[in-house]
Amino acid sequence: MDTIQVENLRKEFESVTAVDGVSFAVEEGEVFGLLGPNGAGKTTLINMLVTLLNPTDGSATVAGHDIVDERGAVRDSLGIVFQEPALDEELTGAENLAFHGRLYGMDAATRRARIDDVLDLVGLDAERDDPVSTYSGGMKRRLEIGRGLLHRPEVLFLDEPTVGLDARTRRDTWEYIQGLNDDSGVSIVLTTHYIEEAERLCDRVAIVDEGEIVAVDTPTTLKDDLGGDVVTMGVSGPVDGLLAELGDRPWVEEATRSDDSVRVVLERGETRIADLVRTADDVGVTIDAVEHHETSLEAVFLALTGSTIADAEGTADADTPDQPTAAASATDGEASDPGDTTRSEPAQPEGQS
Ligand SMILES: Nc1ncnc2c1ncn2[C@@H]1O[C@H](COP(=O)(O)OP(=O)(O)OP(=O)(O)O)[C@@H](O)[C@H]1O
Repeated sequence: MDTIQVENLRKEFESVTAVDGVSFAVEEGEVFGLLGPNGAGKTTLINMLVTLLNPTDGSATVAGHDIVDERGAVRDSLGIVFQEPALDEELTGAENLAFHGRLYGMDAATRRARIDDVLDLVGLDAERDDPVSTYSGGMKRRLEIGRGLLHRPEVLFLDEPTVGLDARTRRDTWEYIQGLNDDSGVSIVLTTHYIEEAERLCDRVAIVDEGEIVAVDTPTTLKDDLGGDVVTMGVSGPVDGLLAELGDRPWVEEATRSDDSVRVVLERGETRIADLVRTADDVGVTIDAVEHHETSLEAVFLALTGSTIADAEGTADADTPDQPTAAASATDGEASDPGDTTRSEPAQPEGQS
């Protein structure tokens, strides 16, 4: 069964169409990623699904409930972790959760039991009575994820879950989210502009560009559809002969010439370098340089949209996790949290494998 169904959803602000009629479904229990540059419309899309914004047009259901006509039921069925941290630093971890439980109208006994469960799940039981101001960036993020799970939602929304975290904490958080999905079966929808996050974490990825979804599939299928890796060779000699030879090889998808180089599309390019060199040698072509580019979601994004995520954002380092984007620096204090380097960061919740 689909946990989320979206039909032609659209959101217009005064002069901007932030979401331009998108349709997709999220299956029960999957980790579904919305991958695209800052400004692509991901947050607006999520905000409509969690009933914070009304769509201009189209429709969607979350856990079977309509996002406009059944807002209360939709809200009860989901948890959300916003891009900007929203914890009370003065309160302890347990107190933050208790506050949230009261907002959801849980009685004291239910609240206590759920808080114990959630702290155990996110591996923060030992720190439950410490003020959140002493937590590392990763611990805060785990507490926020735990808070999103307190009322046992069917689907958890994570808006840019690792923006502002250092590289190690980012990887730990991926493992943690993966473990949570494996163990609890909760469906997870996350937005990201990090290629590696989408590749490593998501069962399926929707590529979002300028308010539209341009492709939805597993990372593997998206990459396979592109045709394979690319090997570029700097060449001199009878290049037409080389192209003809390569065209006869069953393992070559495509071979094209551009000035003094030949571009070959093929699967598992790293296993074919020797064959390529031998083929060139056989026809008397000299190779003076070889570059191998593995297929990545970045290449898929480029092929589908005509620009890289970094270019679309107008930044050179949009996919360099160690260097938060301007938006990340502005909204997340965790990256520079000195606790990050001193507190331990278990990759998995306690008691989970
Ligand atoms: N309340 C608003 N009023 C007017 N324009 C808006 C509003 N919210 C978003 N936009 C515009 O809609 C477009 C999509 O923004 P959105 O925040 O959804 O993108 P995003 O992909 O989530 O990027 P980010 O991760 O930076 O938030 C942008 O052009 C943005 O400026």
